[in-house]
Amino acid sequence: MWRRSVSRSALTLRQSRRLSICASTTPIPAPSIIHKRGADILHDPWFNKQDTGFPMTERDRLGLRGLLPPRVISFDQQYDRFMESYHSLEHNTKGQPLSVVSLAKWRILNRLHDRNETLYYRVLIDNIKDFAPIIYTPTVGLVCQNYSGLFRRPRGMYFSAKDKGEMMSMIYNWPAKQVDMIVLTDGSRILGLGDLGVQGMAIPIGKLDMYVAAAGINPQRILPIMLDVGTNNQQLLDNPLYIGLRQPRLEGEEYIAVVDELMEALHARWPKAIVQFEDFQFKWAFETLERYRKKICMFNDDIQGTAGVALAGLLGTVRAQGRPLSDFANQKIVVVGAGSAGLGVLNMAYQAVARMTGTNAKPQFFLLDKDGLITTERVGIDSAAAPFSKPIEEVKSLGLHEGSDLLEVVTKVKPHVLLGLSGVGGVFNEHVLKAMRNSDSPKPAIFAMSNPTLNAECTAADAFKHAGENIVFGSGSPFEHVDLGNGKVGHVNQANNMYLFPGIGLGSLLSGAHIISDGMLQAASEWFLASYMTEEEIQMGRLYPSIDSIRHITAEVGAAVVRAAVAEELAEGHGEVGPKELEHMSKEETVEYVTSNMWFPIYSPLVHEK
Ligand SMILES: NC(=O)c1ccc[n+]([C@@H]2O[C@H](COP(=O)([O-])OP(=O)(O)OC[C@H]3O[C@@H](n4cnc5c(N)ncnc54)[C@H](O)[C@@H]3O)[C@@H](O)[C@H]2O)c1
Ligand SMILES: O=C(O)C[C@H](O)C(=O)O
Ligand SMILES: [Mg+2]
Repeated sequence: MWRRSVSRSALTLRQSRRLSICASTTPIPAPSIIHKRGADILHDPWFNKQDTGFPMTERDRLGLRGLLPPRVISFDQQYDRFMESYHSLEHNTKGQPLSVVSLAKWRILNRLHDRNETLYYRVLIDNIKDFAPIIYTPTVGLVCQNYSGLFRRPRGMYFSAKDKGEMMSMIYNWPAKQVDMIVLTDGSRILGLGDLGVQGMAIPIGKLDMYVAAAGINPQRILPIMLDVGTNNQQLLDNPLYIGLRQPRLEGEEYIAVVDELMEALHARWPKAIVQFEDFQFKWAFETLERYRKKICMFNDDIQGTAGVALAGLLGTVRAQGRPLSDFANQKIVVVGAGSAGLGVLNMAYQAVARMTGTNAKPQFFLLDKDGLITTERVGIDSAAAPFSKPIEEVKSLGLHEGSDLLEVVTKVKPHVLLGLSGVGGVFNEHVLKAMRNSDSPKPAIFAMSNPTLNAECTAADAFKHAGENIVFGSGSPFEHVDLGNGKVGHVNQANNMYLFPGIGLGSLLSGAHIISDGMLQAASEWFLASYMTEEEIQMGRLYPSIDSIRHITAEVGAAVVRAAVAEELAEGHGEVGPKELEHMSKEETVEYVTSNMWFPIYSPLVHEK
């Protein structure tokens, strides 16, 4: 079952795999670097070959004889054995609550991750569609909520407020010499689940697993980091088994001083590593982005990665209506949620409209937060949201007012698109969805982008049921496609930043740019993702490619980022490929260059063959 059928995406993956295998010569440990022997090798998930996979020559020369049963089991047999256990677990847990089943699946994958990285990443890559919901959204949310109880072995690095003044030396405790990709969180806004303190660590781990699976970043060069500055979550503070600092979050200068120290330490040891900020609460997300983005190669995934994916989806809905892309400026879009993600989308969409129309024309966005419609009359508005407040005269002319609620707004505005990034499950209720039936668009779009599943603004089934069968639907967490009867299917798009962040990271790394510019981010979204789907697919409501082809997508996104860096004269090259060579690469050659730098999991010889 788990062997993929030969589809378009599978073929592309295989083609890229051939390239990757050739390219995987870099990460293969040269025989001379294996200094370990005997049981130490068996306990190292990087070198371990699931024990029984060590050939006789390696058993002889690495002191493994007698430590293993005699039979040598091939990689393929080990792969099949794991998948069989996985499927029997699926079978045995049938009928149990979803959370129990999901956590059981996460555990079996996590145990493999801890034992044997090669096999783990291979099963992940080959079965990405089934396993992404386990190691990433939505199950990763459940894992974070239970992390103190699930914690068995450390992974990544933990820095805390107590480490102030020590970080520069602590950074050298990390065993790998080279680090390419870092994902950092302070656990303050984990998906739509709020402040989970140190337990948010599962998010950087899951994001980096996606980096390995989608972008082929070598897992020996990834680094998940938790910066524990305390938590304001009383339940965690009261839990004697909570594994983080039991103190309120640092604020103000104290907070920023700790983040500064960590960023300096990271930059000092790995100046070329890309740092992805993930799941920082609103009050620090924009501030840290502005603080560091001109100094180091970093981005905020929730603000910038999300914006690119949402923009590609919004442009896709323009195409789905049979309108030219320039019509984007005329789309009425209601955005629910004025936080990091919502404002990130608005920023990028405004830039896109300005480019398309060549004017300062503002797109027709209506922004709501927990207090309703945001207008120029809003008191105490955050400076990041202020540029997107609606002029009160315009609002009044529509029969609306400051703070109008969502139902009123949808009823009066009749938007083409309703986009949720509020973190509030069910806020697109039956009335709101029914009001979307009167949309001015023949094919209205509904994006319930909040994660995890229970925090989605609506379910896919409810969207098609209440808003009508002709809608285009996207959600941050995966939902099953909806059976509309009579052989018709309501297509569910997964509008998740996973389509972009791996390519943004990989492209930035391979370009050697020292910062990540707006142009590089725009390229990832508009040059590739928004134009990837065919007209026919778009007409069927398919806005994004299948996650099965995530490596191919990431190669293209990465190449778009590299080319944008070259165009902006930011590219300084990577490894042996200098800026001039990057400059002379055609589009296809750039995709090839990116693909050939992707790591692929295979057992490598640990000793020289005589
Ligand atoms: N699909 C994706 O790729 C993706 C990417 C990033 C974030 N997200 C999701 O988006 C959600 C928000 O993330 P964020 O970083 O912007 O959070 P945030 O805390 O910065 O912002 C949340 C916003 O929602 C508003 N809000 C709260 N209750 C509301 C209500 N009842 N009606 C309208 N607005 C309401 C708040 O006022 C705030 O403006 C999270 O659930 C997160 O998982 C999804
Ligand atoms: O983690 C995800 O699935 C997407 C996004 O980064 C989020 O915070 O919800
Ligand atoms: Mg996030």
